[in-house]
Amino acid sequence: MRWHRVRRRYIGWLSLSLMSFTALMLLITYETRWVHPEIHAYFSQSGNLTGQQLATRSRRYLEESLGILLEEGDSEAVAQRARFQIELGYSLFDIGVYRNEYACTVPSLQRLDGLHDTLSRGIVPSPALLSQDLLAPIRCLTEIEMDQLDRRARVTNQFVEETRRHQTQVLMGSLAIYLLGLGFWGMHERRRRQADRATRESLRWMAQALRDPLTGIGNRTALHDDIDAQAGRSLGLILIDIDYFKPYNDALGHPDGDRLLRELVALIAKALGGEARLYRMGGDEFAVLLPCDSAGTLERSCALVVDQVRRAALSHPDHPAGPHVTLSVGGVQFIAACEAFTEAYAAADQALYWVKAQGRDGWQTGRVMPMDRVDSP
Ligand SMILES: Nc1nc2c(ncn2[C@@H]2O[C@H](COP(=O)(O)OP(=O)(O)OP(=O)(O)O)[C@@H](O)[C@H]2O)c(=O)[nH]1
Repeated sequence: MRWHRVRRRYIGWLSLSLMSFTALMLLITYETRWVHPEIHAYFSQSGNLTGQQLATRSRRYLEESLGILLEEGDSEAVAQRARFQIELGYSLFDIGVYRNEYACTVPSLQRLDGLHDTLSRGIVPSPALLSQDLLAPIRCLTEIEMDQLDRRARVTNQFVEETRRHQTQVLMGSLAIYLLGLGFWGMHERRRRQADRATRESLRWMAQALRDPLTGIGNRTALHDDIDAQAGRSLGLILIDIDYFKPYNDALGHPDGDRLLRELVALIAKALGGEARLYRMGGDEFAVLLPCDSAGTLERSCALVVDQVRRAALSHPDHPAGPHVTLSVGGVQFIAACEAFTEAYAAADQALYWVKAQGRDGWQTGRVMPMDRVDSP
């Protein structure tokens, strides 16, 4: 459980995946860096005479001496030259490895010792004796050569086998690390997609929570959020209420009432342009928030809303004062901040109800305290 927490906190799927790929890179680097020196070390006997090469050279000296003795006759000089060749062959033959591992070595060396003594005295032995004293060591050296070659072949085969096994292990190891890395990456991608989906879902819910489903514009919560987001800016708040909407509903029915609500939203948005934001406060009351740096801007905006609806001449079958839909509008300019908004809202509301009281179909701006202007219909 604790490990689970530590893993989730410090080791994400992405970092596990990166660690796997890094391990893979290190393994590959290690292999390319070290395998070749290892191979080199394995066969690095070049430069030294191997067991087989010593035997070959020794045999050649002995064969040379045999040739001298058999072909160049019986003389002191011939004996000395042959003795010299035998000394050379002897020195390469008389090594510990041969003595210990090949039974024919010691008797062969003894024969060579005897032959060397004879030749030192200037005597060339008979061919029969020579064939015993020299051919036996030559045969022994040939056996040694053959055996050394076999050994070398065995060592080479063993090395090849080991290399193949090692390569298989490295290949399987790399594959496992690679698959592990892919698995971690897949988990990371899955988690990321889940998180993205959850974020999108929350955003959708949040957007829905801030929207009026009938008209598609923001609701009261959205208005508060937008004011928070624009804290410190000079804004205009306009409240709009449909005049005699209840009689409209009663005369035409709620579906037509809904249609009128949507139509009015479109008209107001068109009148105020892209910078204004519309909100439905509930029932037949709307609010508008717009950048506003002067009382003149606010007044122009209020007038635009009222005029746009007047010009649209939407039919109202039960309006006591005329045949068309009209609006009552109240506006206020304020510096956005939570506390200021409560006062601004109250002032705009007061201005709106002043218009209602004056007979509707008009606009009025207010200040946080006194009202300063009336536009009578
Ligand atoms: N069609 C429709 N009507 C609604 C909706 N919400 C509220 N209403 C109606 O809007 C009407 C609001 O009427 P009131 O606020 O009483 O006043 P009014 O008739 O507009 O009169 P004044 O505001 O005084 O001019 C009510 O009849 C509500 O039933 C809605 O979503 N759709």
